[in-house]
Amino acid sequence: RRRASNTPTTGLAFDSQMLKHSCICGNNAVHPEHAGRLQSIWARLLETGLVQRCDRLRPRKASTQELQACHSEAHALLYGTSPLNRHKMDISKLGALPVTAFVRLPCGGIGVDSDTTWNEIYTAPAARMAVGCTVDLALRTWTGDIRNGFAIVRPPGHHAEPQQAMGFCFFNSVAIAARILQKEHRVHKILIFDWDVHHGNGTQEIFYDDPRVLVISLHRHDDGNFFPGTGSPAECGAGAGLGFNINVAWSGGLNPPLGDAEYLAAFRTIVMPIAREFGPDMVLVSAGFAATDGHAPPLGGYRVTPACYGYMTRQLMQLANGRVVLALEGGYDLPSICDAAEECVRVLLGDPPSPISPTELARPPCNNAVIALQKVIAIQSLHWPCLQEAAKSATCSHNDAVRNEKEDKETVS
Ligand SMILES: O=C(c1ccc(C(O)(O)C(F)(F)F)s1)N1CCn2c(-c3ccccc3)cnc2C1
Ligand SMILES: [Zn+2]
Repeated sequence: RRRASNTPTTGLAFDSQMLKHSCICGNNAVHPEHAGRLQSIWARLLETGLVQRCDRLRPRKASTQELQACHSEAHALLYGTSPLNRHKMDISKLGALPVTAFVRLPCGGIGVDSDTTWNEIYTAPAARMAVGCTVDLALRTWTGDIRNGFAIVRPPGHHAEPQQAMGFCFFNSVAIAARILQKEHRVHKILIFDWDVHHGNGTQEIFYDDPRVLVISLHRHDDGNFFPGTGSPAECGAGAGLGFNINVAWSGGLNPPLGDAEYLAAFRTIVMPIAREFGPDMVLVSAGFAATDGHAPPLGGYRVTPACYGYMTRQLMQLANGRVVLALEGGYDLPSICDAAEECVRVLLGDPPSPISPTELARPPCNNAVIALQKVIAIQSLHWPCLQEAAKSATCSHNDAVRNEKEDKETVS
C-alpha cells in the first residue's frame, strides 16, 4: 500500500557512494569501520520493508561551504577533495593544518592515523555524502517535510574536531547539521544526544561555549582509559556554554558490563529531566551502536539491547514535537547493529518499541553506574536543579522508579 504522499513520515538517507571509502589494503579484519556495516543495515531495512514505508531522501554531497560551518577551510579542502579535483583548490591554505601529510599504515594503507584510513579517490566524496545526507534530513525535519529521520551514513563524525580528523572521522556531520540549522533557520535550541559508546570529543569541542546547543553524551570512560579518553563529568562547558555540556561517563570497566538497566537509569535520572528543562526545538542523535552485545572490549564491551535503543528513541520523540534525526556513528557487530537500526526506524515510524526484558526492568543499576550517575548529578545540579529530584531514584530499578513515581503522584493528589 503506497503511503498517502501528503503525510510526513520518517526520512531515510543512504547512498552507495559511502560504501567506497575503504583502506587500500582491503583488509576488513584490521579496519572495523568498513562498508559492510552500512551495506548490512541497508539490506536489513530493505528486507524488512521499512525502506518502502519511509521517505527516501535524494542523497547529496555537502558543499565546502557547509563543511566550513564547523571545520576550517584547510581541513575542509584537505579531506573534502581528492587529487582528481584538487587542482581547483588553493594549496596555500593547507599550511595552516596540523596534519598535512598522511602516514603509511602497518597494513600497507595510507591514513591520518592507524584508525582513520584515507582512500585518495573515495574517502572525500563518501565523507561529503555523509554530511550532506545528515544535513538534508535535519533541514527537512525542521521544515516539516518529513516527520523525523535516520541517516545511514559512514564515515562517522563525532570524533572529528574543527581541524583534526581522528577515530575513523573526517567531518562532524551531526555538528555541521546543528550549525546549519542555527544559521539557515535560526533554530534557537538544539539538543545533540550522543549514545555511541565512545565519547564524541569533536561534538563537545565544537559546542563547548554555545548555550544554544545542549550536548549530552552517554559513554564508556573508565576515568579516561577508554577511547578517546575525553568526556569526564567535570567537562561542563565554558563561558556562556557552562552547564550545556553533560557527560555521563561510565567507569569501572566491565565489572559488570553495563546493560539496559544502567542506560534506563541514566535516561530517567539525567537525560530526560535535563532535556525537558532545556526544551529543545530540534533533537539530533549521534547514534552509534557499539554498546550492544557482540562488541569486543576495545570497541565496546557492554550489553545494551536493540530494544533499549528503541526505547531511548521513543523517549527523545517526546521532545521538540518529535523532530528527531538519528545519524549513524559507530557499531561494528553486524547482526546487532542491524537489529538496533531496525528497532530505531520502527520506533521513528510510530511502531510500538520492542519490550525491554523483564529482568532488566527489575534490575537496579550496578554500583559503578550509580556512582557515575551520582557524580554527574553532584556536578550538574548546580546548572540543572531538576536533577536534585531525580537523584533519589538513581539506585532504583526502572520498575521501582516508575512505581515510586506513581505513589508520589497519588499521595500528592
Ligand atoms: O575505539 C576506537 C574508535 C574509533 C572511532 C570509534 C567510534 O566512536 O565508534 C566511531 F567514531 F567510529 F563512531 S571507536 N579506536 C579506533 C579503533 N580501535 C581499535 C581497533 C580494534 C580493532 C581493529 C582496529 C582498531 C582498538 N581501539 C581502538 C581505538
Ligand atoms: Zn588498511
